[in-house]
Amino acid sequence: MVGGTPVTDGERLVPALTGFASILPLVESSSPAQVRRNACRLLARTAGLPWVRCLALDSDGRRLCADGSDTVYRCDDFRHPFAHVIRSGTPLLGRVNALRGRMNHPDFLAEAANLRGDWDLHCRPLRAPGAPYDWLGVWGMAGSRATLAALQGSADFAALERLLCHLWYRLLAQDRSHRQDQNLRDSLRRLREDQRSHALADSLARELIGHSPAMVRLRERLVRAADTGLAVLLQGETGTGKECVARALHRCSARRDGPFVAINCAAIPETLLESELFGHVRGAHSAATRDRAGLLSAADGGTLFLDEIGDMPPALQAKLLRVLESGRYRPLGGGRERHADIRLVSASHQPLVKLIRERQFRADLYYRLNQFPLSVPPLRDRREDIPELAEHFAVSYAAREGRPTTSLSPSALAHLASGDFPGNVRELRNQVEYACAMAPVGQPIGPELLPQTAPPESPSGIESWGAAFNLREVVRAYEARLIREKLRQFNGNRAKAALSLGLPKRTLAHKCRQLQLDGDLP
Ligand SMILES: Nc1ncnc2c1ncn2[C@@H]1O[C@H](COP(=O)(O)OP(=O)(O)OP(=O)(O)O)[C@@H](O)[C@H]1O
Repeated sequence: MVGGTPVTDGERLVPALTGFASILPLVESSSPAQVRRNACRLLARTAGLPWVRCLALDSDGRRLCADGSDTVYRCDDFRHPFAHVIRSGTPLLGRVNALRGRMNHPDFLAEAANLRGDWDLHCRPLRAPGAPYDWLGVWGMAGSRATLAALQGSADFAALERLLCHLWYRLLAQDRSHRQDQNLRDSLRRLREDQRSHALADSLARELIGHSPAMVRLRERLVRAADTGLAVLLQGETGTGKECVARALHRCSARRDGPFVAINCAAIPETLLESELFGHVRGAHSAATRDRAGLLSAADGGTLFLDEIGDMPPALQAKLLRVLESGRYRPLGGGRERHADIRLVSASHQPLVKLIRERQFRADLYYRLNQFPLSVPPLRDRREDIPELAEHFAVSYAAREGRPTTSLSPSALAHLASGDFPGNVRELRNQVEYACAMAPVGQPIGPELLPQTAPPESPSGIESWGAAFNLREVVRAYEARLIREKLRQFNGNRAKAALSLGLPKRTLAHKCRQLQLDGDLP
């Protein structure tokens, strides 16, 4: 209803509104490029112009670009009319033929080749409303002289041009502000990620001790790796802390609430390793007296740490590769396939590349395991970490044993820092714990209590322990030392070491666990 009169045919009854429908697409344009395209179409259709173009000035104001084509006109290249218009800020009108003669820019000539020579070409600068020097671009139109002359004095044409500039400018501002918002959001996200990574790396420094550049870098890379689901391969000498790194990685990862399951492939007989990993059904082998889920199943939703992966038998390597590729496996003797969602972290103290060359390790498995390589540096390459590590071990020893903390004297720390630790951090830890056990309560540890200069092992030297004497500790340290020596003597063979010590094998294994000598096997 308009003025109480029913309107049945708007176009006929309200002729002044006839143009509005054709303006709608222009007004509804959602990007600067769309508004330019719609304005060109509208002008060409309503004015009957055969050729209309709109060029946009780029953000640094040096080039005019045509939508939907690669053509770029430099604003300081006066071989085309658009440079004259944008530089002078005034329109240009000329006969196509004449302009073709004066302007020889190849792209302009190519465009003008489609225009009739007796047409006029009219180019107008377009600027942001209310900003006399804020240029948006140039639009050009070609057609008969009469049509273009009529346009010049047309209030509708002037209105269309203003509308184009208004919409274009607003959409441009909107685009800019979206981009700024996006940039802000991106930098905030990056900042938060960086802060989180730094906070994580800092808190890691309380469990993965050491502030040497190598350790700082290792923690930073660990946090990065933890953020991904990639398989991590840890390479490093024995005792450098590979298992520590694997645990820390799990704790920093999204799977932290899931299980962390570790297995040492070298410590389990080849025949049992597959059963241990994949599980078995009753009767699958002589020891399988009942169904048993394997470690893959135990690690479902968490992290599986395969230590000494280089010792995995080749047949099992192929099966592991399949699990990694498909997430599926079959328990030993079982018909039904299972699925496990695990993140794999593996470690090796022997260079796997060498094993590949010797055909003992599958190259395809290596690449699958090594999606994120992390190398754990030997202690000799980060000696500056020794004092911090030593103090950490002294504190954790005291906490574990329920004793007051014994500090290490500066000369003991200096002595340790100059030491050669082929067994890396584990060897350092053993030395510090030995010294803690030997130290008189409440007195700092001097270098003489460290194992290299340790008291003689024969009862005749017992007096030199003096105030340090604490029977339980001394016996423990003595036992540890003796067992370590026997294991070394028999090249890690526990059966022979047990025989020579007059102990059952199981008792020796128990003592090794108690005295934390498990990792000391060569
Ligand atoms: N950066 C560290 N901070 C604190 N403790 C560490 C660090 N590195 C290693 N350790 C300690 O040293 C001992 C050996 O570490 P771990 O078992 O992780 O070494 P590994 O490289 O896995 O040894 P292996 O090659 O024999 O399996 C552990 O008691 C561990 O807690």
